[in-house]
Amino acid sequence: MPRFEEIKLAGQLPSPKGVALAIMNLCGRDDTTIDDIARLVQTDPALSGRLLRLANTSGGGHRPIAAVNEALLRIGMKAVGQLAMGFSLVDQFKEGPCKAFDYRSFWSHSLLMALAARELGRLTRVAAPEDLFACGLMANIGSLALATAFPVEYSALLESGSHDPLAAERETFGIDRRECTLAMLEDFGIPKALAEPVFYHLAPDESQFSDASRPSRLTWLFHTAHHLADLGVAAEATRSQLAGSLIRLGGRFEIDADGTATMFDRIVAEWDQWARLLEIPATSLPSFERMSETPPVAAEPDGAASSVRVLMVTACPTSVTPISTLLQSAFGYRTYLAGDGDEGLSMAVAMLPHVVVVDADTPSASAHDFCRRLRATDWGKSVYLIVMTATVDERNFVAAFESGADTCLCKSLGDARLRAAMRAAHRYLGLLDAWQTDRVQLKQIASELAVSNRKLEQVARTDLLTGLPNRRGGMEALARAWSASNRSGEALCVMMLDIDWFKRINDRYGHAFGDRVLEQVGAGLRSEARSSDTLCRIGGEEFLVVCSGSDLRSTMTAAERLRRAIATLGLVAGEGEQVELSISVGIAQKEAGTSSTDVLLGNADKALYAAKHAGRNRICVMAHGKLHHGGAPVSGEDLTRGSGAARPKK
Ligand SMILES: Nc1nc2c(ncn2[C@@H]2O[C@H](COP(=O)(O)OP(=O)(O)OP(=O)(O)O)[C@@H](O)[C@H]2O)c(=O)[nH]1
Repeated sequence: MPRFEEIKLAGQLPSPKGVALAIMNLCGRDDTTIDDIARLVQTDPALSGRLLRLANTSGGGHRPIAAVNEALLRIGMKAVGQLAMGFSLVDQFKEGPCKAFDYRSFWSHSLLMALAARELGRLTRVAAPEDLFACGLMANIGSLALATAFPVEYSALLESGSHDPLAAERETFGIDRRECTLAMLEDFGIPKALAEPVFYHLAPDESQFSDASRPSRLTWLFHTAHHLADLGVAAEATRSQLAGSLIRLGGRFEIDADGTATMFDRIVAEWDQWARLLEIPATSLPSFERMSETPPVAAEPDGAASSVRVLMVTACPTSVTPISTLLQSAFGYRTYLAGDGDEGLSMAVAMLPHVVVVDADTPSASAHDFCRRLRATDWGKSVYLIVMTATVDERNFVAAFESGADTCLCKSLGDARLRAAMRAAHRYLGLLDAWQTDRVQLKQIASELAVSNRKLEQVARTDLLTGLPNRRGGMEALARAWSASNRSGEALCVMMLDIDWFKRINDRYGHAFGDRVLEQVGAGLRSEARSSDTLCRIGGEEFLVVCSGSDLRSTMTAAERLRRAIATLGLVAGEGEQVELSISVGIAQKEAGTSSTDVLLGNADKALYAAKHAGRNRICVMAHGKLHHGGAPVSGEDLTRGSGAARPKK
């Protein structure tokens, strides 16, 4: 019997309980409806809240929802089962008997990974974001499983600090955390198409998935999400390195450095809120920009401790001992050793050195190849690259510079000359540091400017009194609705609304009260308007409603609802005086002969004028070139509603 089945049969694995288990079972049945699941979800207020939050932060500019069954529709039935299970595991396993296993940190990391996987899913559309959230939450569940099934042994194994923990797990338990995760995900009903990429996410290169295939993209997505979570929980000293590699991973998904920074900051903000919801810890982090800054270079080199990292690539460490000793003692640089070009490259990616010293003698072809490959990486472009050879003859000298070296030094150079040559490197590093600081500041300024520009654009389209789109915003909304209607052939109507006798209100109660009336009318209209309608204040006491996908009959019904809402608004002026309000409405629909938005608005305006002329507090329609008065909006015949004009009670 496979090892996983044995452990499972022993009943030692983490598994969902109660409502979550029932939901999972229900989700697995063919005849289950959303309402069945919604009823069950509603019996667990915490789960309801979490699913609503997930649905309301799913992106895509959806309107907010408050009903559980709508949330389930948005999330999808399958994902609901998996999420219920994930949340149930979080709730049950915040503590446990495995002493060396930090349960809370485990969930904190898993949650951050889940949010990162969801965000990457949104950006890449490689899979449904909510499915990715569930997979991210459980992508390392195998560790929890081992901690739960073998608390004492696993604790000892963790404390031993094995350099190959997976091999140690296989040796001790007959299964490692990755295999355990895969088996559990499949057991929980997560499809192979997602479970396998999760399995490979810690070592994507081990998978046999062909490049650019969906499984490969998913594997890299989980790998990137895991890396992002590592950065979120990393110690301060390693953040800059991890941030650098996250930027490189972002490049796989065509996300540039700025995009990575914005994405990270957004995910971390969500992490904080979700962590509170799940009662697990989240680290308070500085912005990604700050975390990715490289440590500054010391201004005074000699003898001072410095954060400059030097990578020395040589098969013969003794041949670079003089320069290594000088760099450490005189300049305070930290040196690291790589045995060949391949090791040098992977170390360079991980540690992001400031200076690289390459021994070109052993063997020279691979040394020059290493220099070229290093220069091809983002970080390698700005590294100070020193090539050292036993003899600096013309051939070695030219080859060194052709492969990208900044300088070529002889290994037997005396201490004084070496020191002088290194001053050039130090000066370069100082300039690079100053340039990077300027760059960070410029980026900061650019992003602040972009934010202010966006805010300004928003303000330019918004009426400050009511918070509704203004004329400019309204005309843009109408132009969009017009184009959409041209493309889809869907109906389009507009309503022009005007408050009746508004001048009298101003004259009698003052402009300040008039402003309050405008605010209240705006709010009243907004709460009564359909979510698909765009409501704007396009002039003093004039409003426009763009009704996309709405035919004349339903627009008239909606207009009547708005008219009634304002007629019953019941505003009270300063001395407790009741002020009656009413609006007149002109409706026009886009017809075969309506050649432009201007013509459509002109028709609605004519209808509004007619409504005013006919006595106000009513709805008139311009259709097929004719004005229609009289006839109830609901029946489609009597278009006129109400009587008399709204005005301050005399
Ligand atoms: N308080 C306030 N008044 C405004 C604002 N914008 C326009 N007005 C006033 O709105 C009034 C509009 O008056 P009119 O165009 O004569 O229309 P009315 O009195 O509503 O009469 P009818 O539209 O014919 O029913 C004017 O007195 C404007 O000064 C505003 O932002 N605040």
